[in-house]
Parts: sequence; C-alpha cells; structure tokens
Amino acid sequence: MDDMTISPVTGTDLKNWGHAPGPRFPDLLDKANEMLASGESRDAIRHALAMQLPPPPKQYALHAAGAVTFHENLTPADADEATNLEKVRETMRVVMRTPTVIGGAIMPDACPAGPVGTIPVGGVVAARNAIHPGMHSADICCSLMMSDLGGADPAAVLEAAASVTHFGPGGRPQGNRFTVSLDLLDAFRANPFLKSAKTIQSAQEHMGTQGDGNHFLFVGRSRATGRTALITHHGSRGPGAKLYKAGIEVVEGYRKRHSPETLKQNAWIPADCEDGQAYWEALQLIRKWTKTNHNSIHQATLEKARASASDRFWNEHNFVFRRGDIYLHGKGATPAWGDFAADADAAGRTIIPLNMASPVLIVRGTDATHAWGFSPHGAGRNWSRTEHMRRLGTKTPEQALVEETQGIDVRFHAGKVDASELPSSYKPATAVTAQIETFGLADIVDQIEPYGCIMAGELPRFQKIRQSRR
Ligand SMILES: Nc1nc2c(ncn2[C@@H]2O[C@H](COP(=O)(O)O)[C@@H](O)[C@H]2O)c(=O)[nH]1
Ligand SMILES: [Mn+2]
Repeated sequence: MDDMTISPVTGTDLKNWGHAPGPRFPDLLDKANEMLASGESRDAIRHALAMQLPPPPKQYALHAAGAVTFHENLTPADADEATNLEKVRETMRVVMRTPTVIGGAIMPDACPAGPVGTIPVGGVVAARNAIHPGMHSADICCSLMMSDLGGADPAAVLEAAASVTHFGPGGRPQGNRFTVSLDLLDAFRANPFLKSAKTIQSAQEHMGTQGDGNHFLFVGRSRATGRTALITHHGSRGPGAKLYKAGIEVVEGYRKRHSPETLKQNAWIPADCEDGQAYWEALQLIRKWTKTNHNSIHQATLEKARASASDRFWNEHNFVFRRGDIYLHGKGATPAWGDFAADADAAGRTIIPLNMASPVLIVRGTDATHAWGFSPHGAGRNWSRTEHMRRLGTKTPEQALVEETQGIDVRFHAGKVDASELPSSYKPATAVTAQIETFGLADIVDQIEPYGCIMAGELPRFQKIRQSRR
C-alpha cells in the first residue's frame, strides 16, 4: 500500500533512496517537495526521482588465486631464511590478487611487514593505472644520499655531522630551524593533499631532521678512490607521514565503492582521475622536500667540517615510479633502471646500505625483467626485533655492539644502544651482496668502507609512549 505520510521529503529520505549528497541534491529536494505539494505520494516521488540515481559504481573483483604471479629473487641459505621466504610468499600471493595488480617481485632482502596481504619490505608491485599508497609505505621516499668529500678527514666529518644533524622524534626547536624554500611551501599549499596547516608546519619544523629507527648518517671511505663519503638515510618525516594518512583516507573511499573485497592496505586511486593526479603531484613534492632535507644536512655538515663535495647523488627506495601506464611500487626496493627520475645519477649509480659495520654498496642497476627493474634496498631482516632480542640472550646490547662493530665509531643520538639496529639484527650482508650478483640485479661499482655512523638510538620510555600516541 502507498505511504500517504505528508511530512516533507528530507535529505535523509533522499539518501535512504540511494541519492548521494552533492551539487544536484538541493534541486532533487525541491523537485520532491513540489511533487509532494501537488499531491503525489512518497512512493511515486521515489520512483520519479529514481531516474536521477547515479549509475552503480563499477566493481572490481579480486584476481583468482595464482592468476597473477611474482618473480622470486631470493635463495634461502638456512632454516630462518626459508621460514622468512615462506612468509613473504604467503603475503605476496594475497597482494597479487588485488584487481589492479599485473605482477610483482621480491628482492633478496625481502621480509614481511604487516598482516598477511601487505606488500613486504623488499617487495615490488606493478599496477596498471593505479597508485596504492599502502604499497609505498608510510615512510614515503625513504632514501639515501651520498656526497664525495674528497680528502676530508672522516673523524672531522663525523664530528661535524653529529653537531648539526637531528635525530629522534619531532622537529628542530625554534631558532635552530633550517629554511624551506617559499616556492616549495607554496606548491604544498596548492596541492589538496598537502595544503593543511599541520603539513606545512611539519614541513618547516622537520627540515634538517632524520627521525629514528634505522635511519642513519654514515661516514666512510670509498674502496675505489680512498675518498671520504658522507651518506644519509631517512624519509619524508612529518610531511610525508601526513600525506600518507591523507592518501589512505581517500583510497578507502574508492575501495568501499569499487572493490570492497580488496584489503584496506591495498586500496588504490585510479592514476588518471583528479584525485590520482593530485596524489601523484603530492608524491613528487614530498620527494623534492626529502631531497632538500638530505641536502640541508650534507651542506651543514660539510660547511662545519670545512669540506666540499665534488659529487653528490641520491635515490629513494619507498616510492612509486611510472613506466608508461604501469605504476611500480617499491617498498624497500631500489629502482635499477637509468632514468627512474629526472634527477637520477647521470652515471646510473644507486646506494644500497647493509648494516653499520659493512660497506655501503654503490651499484649500477641492470633493469632486470625478473625484478621489474629493481634491486634490493638493504639487507632486510630474517626475524622480528623481539626475536633478535631473544637471540641476544644474556648479552647486553652494549656488549653486542662492541663485538659487532670493532674499530667503527658508532654513536646513538639518544645515548642508549638500539639493539634492533645491530648488524646481527639484519640478514648477513655477504649473502645479500652475493644474491645481487647471482640474480643479476645490479653491478657493484664501489663499496664505502665504514668509518662511523650516527643513529637515533633507543628512546627513553616516556618519549616512546608519547611518540606511539601521535
Ligand atoms: N650502513 C648502514 N646500513 C644500515 C644501518 N641500519 C640499517 N641499515 C640497512 O638499511 C636498510 C634500509 O632500511 P629501511 O629502513 O629502508 O628498510 C636495511 O635493510 C639495512 O640493511 C646502519 O646503521 N648502517
Ligand atoms: Mn629506508
């Protein structure tokens, strides 16, 4: 029987009938109430307005299990590595079912990073016309930069670096900030993903900071030339984290409308829509900010050490790269083709660190098809940080540090050794180096022997709690 209620039609009624709020909503509401005033029943109005309903959103189903495969560039040498590889396979098999995905690869440093179905560290995922924020990870544009400081004294460089760099949570205090170009800040303000006051503020406060975890500042000597090198490792800090959060919110809307079966961490923005183009632009601006961040620390260090840089290059390893309409997501994977970015090193060099006591590899990528053009980004881990602590047994982190870093000047900014950053916490550097060669992922052109390094170190407990609440 027809509903004869004569209370006015409201926005809630329209929403219940399937209409989405938007610019055409007020007209629809007027039309509905005009019909009501002229004596039409609510059911008749509902049917009349149904003509105006938007078409149902296009649905994207998951690929069948096993339909899309990935390349493996990892040979397990022992039981721990075999267990690690099985976990990496399990998660990659689920990632490969994501509707946009056309392939992927795992590198020798692969290890799981999150619930099953999350791209692992050392993972590459190729998607057609889609950007997946969850696949470049929260630390967008985590990257390395190297400056060749010629005959500079490594001890003086490390000392200078320790006095200018900033580790730990948050930004630089007022009065000790590094300037950010006004043009870059204006470009942030013009981008919907970067324009929030909080993002602009953190872009200013975090310039010249390296954060924590496994970010480091490394000083060493080139095996090939004997020259001193300064290498920094960090990502896009606060502004990048905020972009990631904004991206994840937007893709969740797309996921719910178009592919509810897709896992949250694998949601995407179509690259060719307005949101997709704005997000892509935002990624490029965050990349620019991150490069400036590295540059500012290198510049301040060499000025303090009265050194000069004859050569400098950098590369990111948590990012999205475009090749035609294919978007290559590298999470802890180094682009290994010559022109991955307009400012890629002209000689094709990229940087792969392994651990604080091993040489940093300078490589030239081989653009291997079986790696979707990538090489590893580091050594990666075979077990969790907690498991590493368990394996240290009765040995204190301080004792382990002394044993594992003989002759190297290792400094922890917060004062306390971070055991999860000891070399023993990572896969053996020699095994990863050997696999780069056996899988033909890159050619090693130089190795930077360690002199010393600075990391954030273990944070005091109260700071950790505050940080985890942020
Ligand atoms: N030379 C050094 N390398 C290090 C140190 N700590 C970690 N690492 C390596 O870096 C990669 C990259 O880490 P991610 O944060 O980008 O995943 C990691 O796999 C290690 O091999 C260090 O102190 N010095
Ligand atoms: Mn990194």
